[in-house]
Amino acid sequence: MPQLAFAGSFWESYDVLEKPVRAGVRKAMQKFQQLTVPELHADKGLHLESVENARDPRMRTIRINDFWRGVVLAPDDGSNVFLLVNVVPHDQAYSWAARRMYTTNSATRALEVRNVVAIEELTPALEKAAAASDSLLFAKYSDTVLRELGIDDQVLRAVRTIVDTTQLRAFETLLPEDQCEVLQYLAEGFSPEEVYRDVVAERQPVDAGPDPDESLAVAIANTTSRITLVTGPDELVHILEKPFAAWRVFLHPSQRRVAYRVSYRGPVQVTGGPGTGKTVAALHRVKHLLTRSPDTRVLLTTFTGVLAASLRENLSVLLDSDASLLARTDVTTVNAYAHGIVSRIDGKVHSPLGDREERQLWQRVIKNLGLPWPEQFLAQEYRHIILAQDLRSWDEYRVASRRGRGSALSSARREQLWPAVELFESMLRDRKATTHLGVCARAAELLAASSPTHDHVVVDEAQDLHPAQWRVLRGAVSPSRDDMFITGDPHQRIYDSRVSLGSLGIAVTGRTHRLRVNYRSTEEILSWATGIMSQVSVDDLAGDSSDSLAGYRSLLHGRRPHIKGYTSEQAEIAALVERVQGWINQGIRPSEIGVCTRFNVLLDKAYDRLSAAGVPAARIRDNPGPQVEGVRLATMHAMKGLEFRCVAVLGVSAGVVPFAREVTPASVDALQHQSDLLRERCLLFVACTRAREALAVSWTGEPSPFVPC
Ligand SMILES: Nc1ncnc2c1ncn2[C@@H]1O[C@H](COP(=O)(O)OP(=O)(O)OP(=O)(O)O)[C@@H](O)[C@H]1O
Repeated sequence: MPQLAFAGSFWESYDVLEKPVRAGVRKAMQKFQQLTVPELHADKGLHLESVENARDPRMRTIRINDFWRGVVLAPDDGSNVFLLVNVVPHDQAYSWAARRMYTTNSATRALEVRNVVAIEELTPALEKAAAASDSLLFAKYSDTVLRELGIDDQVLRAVRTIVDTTQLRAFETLLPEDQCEVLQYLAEGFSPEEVYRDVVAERQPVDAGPDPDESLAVAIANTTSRITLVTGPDELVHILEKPFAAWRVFLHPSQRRVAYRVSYRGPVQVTGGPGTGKTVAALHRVKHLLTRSPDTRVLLTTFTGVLAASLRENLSVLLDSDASLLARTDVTTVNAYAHGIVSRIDGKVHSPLGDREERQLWQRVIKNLGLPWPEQFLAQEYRHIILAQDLRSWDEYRVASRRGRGSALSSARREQLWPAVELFESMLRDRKATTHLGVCARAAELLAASSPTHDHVVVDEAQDLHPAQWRVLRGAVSPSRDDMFITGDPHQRIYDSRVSLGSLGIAVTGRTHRLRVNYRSTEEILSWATGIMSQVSVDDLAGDSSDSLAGYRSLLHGRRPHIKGYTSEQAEIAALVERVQGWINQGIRPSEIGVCTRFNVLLDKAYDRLSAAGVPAARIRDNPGPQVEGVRLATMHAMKGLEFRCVAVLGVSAGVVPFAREVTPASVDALQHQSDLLRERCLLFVACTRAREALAVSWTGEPSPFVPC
């Protein structure tokens, strides 16, 4: 009997097919499990036929229905694995298949595909252009070095024409996958030794013999990062019926390396731009930790309740709903975990104030004591100095470092300020209230005096955690091997938390890793969005130096973002409604569309206008489950960690982003002014990087100064 395997390219096409077409695919695939090879060839319904003028003689098409064809790579070497590589409309199927060629990479031994015809057509003209060029991107690498990294003759000839990274990008969709990745790493400045270690050796099978020309079945088995092999009929039904979560199976080597490393000596940090699969890496790490030892308990945290719910769901998918593994994991936010600790040990927790109430309380403190500062200044001093350093007395505050604050405070001023803190805290006590960070401070204190609750902590969205929250996490687990696995992106810091992880007993030095390949957005969306951050420097997660997005890229391509200003808010919202309707008419489900604004006022107007136009809409804050149909609406803050096929970011106007009231005047505190501006910039970056295929950014009047020209 033949065996069946699916290439990654198949899932990309299958995932967007209509239901009846999917049913057709399932029916056709079942035949590969029920019939012998001669019966397959004879089957009238399947119509397995070779492709005229195909460059790869193993290319076949199969009939799915009148309009759709499957493209299959059929073994011609006596092996028995058929590889389903694509599902394409009838007219395109033959030309798609004719131009592609599958080969085995001489170094990684994995099966790769190239658009052989396009490379052949382009190379001679590019060779001419390259002859006239002063510098070539890969000139410093000899043919021998490149061949050792798996570059073959045809690709080598093309490589010798590449003048810069823009040209390399244009080649990306044509080149064989592993070879393309090797070139991308070299182009980013990695040495051939590093590329060998990180890309080639990672993929090469341990028992690879000297002859790379093995059977198609062996090459398929070697390609675990891109191909799934189906072992039986039950598995076929299982994988074709539920939405295929590619991240469960195919990890990029850089993700696999960090997630499945047997053990780390201490805390480890994984950073990377939006959509680089940090959450995916965190989930796989949880799986590794749970399966490595039968008794371990893991705490997995993220920033919001909505994200925690989604992590819980995805973890269950990854662990195949294994109740015994899931029972050993707690998935929650740091605040909720801290709340649980305080309520368990103290027996009660005061309720935390919201931001507005906290501000009002500071205003009262200022009035009562006749202080010379605005409430924003006091709230920030409390957050960034007093709670961050866990200062409990005047003696501690008197000598505390105020590094990072841009306004000097004389001893006399500090002496004037401390009673404000005491009054604020006593007002909280009188109201039987507290702050979220106050709950964390108490939980950290309780944990320090009792035993840790978990064996491992995995932290996602780490960039926004405050030192008080880090202390809670530090207390949840003993300092030991594999104690903390931390993922985050400093470019997405939207709550202005500043930390020095080392000073909190979380030393990641020597254990930091970076992910660079974006799996979410197209390169067009990504390069526009990274323009938002191009002029600024961002502190890294640990607070030791700066972070950068160097080498951050996507392998997906699509349309450029739609960026446009309007003369009135009404016109801007009318254009939004039209755009959303356009997306829906193209077959995108309303729940795959995200609309976001800086504030709720504009969001409410968008909601009303969408509803009036008959477009279903749902607010993220109401936590609509996946079954609720409707365009998702959220403020920019609530977009954190989410993703949508299409995203419209509305109201990106001067005066709104950055929002003046949220930005400390430079005259009050110059450093705080800068970091408030950076926070607002990051917020726009977060909003725009939620888009997978389409992004529309609009404003009324003047655009925000953060919109790249
Ligand atoms: N190896 C992979 N194969 C296929 N898809 C992947 C892979 N890794 C991640 N993805 C997909 O890419 C998208 C982004 O992944 P993820 O949410 O983990 O990124 P992130 O770095 O945490 O993003 P952000 O920082 O923006 O929240 C998700 O749709 C995820 O399923």
